Amino acid sequence: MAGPVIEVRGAVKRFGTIVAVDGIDLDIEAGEVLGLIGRNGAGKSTLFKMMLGLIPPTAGEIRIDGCRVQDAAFREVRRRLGYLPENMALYDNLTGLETLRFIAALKDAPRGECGALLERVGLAHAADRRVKTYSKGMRQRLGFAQALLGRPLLLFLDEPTNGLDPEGIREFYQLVREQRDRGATIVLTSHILAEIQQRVDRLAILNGGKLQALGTLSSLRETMQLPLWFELRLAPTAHQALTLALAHIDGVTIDLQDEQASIRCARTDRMRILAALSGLGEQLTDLVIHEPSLEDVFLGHSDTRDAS
Ligand SMILES: Nc1ncnc2c1ncn2[C@@H]1O[C@H](COP(=O)(O)OP(=O)(O)OP(=O)(O)O)[C@@H](O)[C@H]1O
Repeated sequence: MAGPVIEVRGAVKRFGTIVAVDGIDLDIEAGEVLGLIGRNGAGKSTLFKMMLGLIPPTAGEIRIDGCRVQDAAFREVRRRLGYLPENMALYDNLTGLETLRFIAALKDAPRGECGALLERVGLAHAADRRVKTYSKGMRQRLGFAQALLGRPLLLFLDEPTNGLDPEGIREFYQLVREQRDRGATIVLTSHILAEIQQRVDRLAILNGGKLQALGTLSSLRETMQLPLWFELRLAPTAHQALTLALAHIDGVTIDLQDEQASIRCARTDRMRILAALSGLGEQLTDLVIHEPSLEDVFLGHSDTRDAS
């Protein structure tokens, strides 16, 4: 990675009395995929629009590739940005190919890319159909294709998998990887946490316009000290032995059911639990350790805020 390509310093955006973005500092490294998550109204789209120079910050500064988004010189940088808005407006009477050619002309991108991009997003068969006949997922694919016009340096994708079927979602993330491999930096939002948790390099959690947490999924798990969960299969006759084996470890909860047991414990006790379980020998027939999901991390942060 070659240093931050996006620098956000003290960014604030107010709409009248509403503070949509409330003092965000954020560096996004060149070539990384950053997932921006947060509840409805957390400020994700507003932050996107400020990073794209579409709306000016009320206070603070945002630089893309070293250039302030408010400066006249940013026009040139903007040509190298791709943006998929949350609700992309498309001209219903244009075909998919005409739509891309139209946007290519606006962006000064090579017209010759259009056919290949339609093919890449799985729309070659519908290139000459009017957009009004497209399904929701097809419109989303077309929106993604227009964001890729001109091989952008940076891609901002606001809820890009909205309306895509599971295969479409898999193909979409494959394309994201391809873009990253060619050196693009990607910032995307999603409400489907299970979907993005393994597919981004870092996550930024926004809450009430503030950046509440930033890091890899594992660093967020560490910081929050969320409990681990062991799932065991064991002989019913081993219930008592299991309870005894774990009795010396504080804060462990055990739920016993016939041939199954689940254990919740602090992350720091993981090895002590494993050592204690090894004493059960052949009475223990299977064991799975579950890490907290991004949803657990996200809800943990929301709970922290709700409690404050
Ligand atoms: N143009 C605007 N005028 C007034 N308020 C606005 C405007 N745009 C956004 N807001 C407000 O700013 C806050 C943040 O909105 P934003 O769209 O950035 O949230 P979001 O995180 O993208 O939400 P969602 O997940 O629902 O898309 C909300 O309270 C919203 O009502």
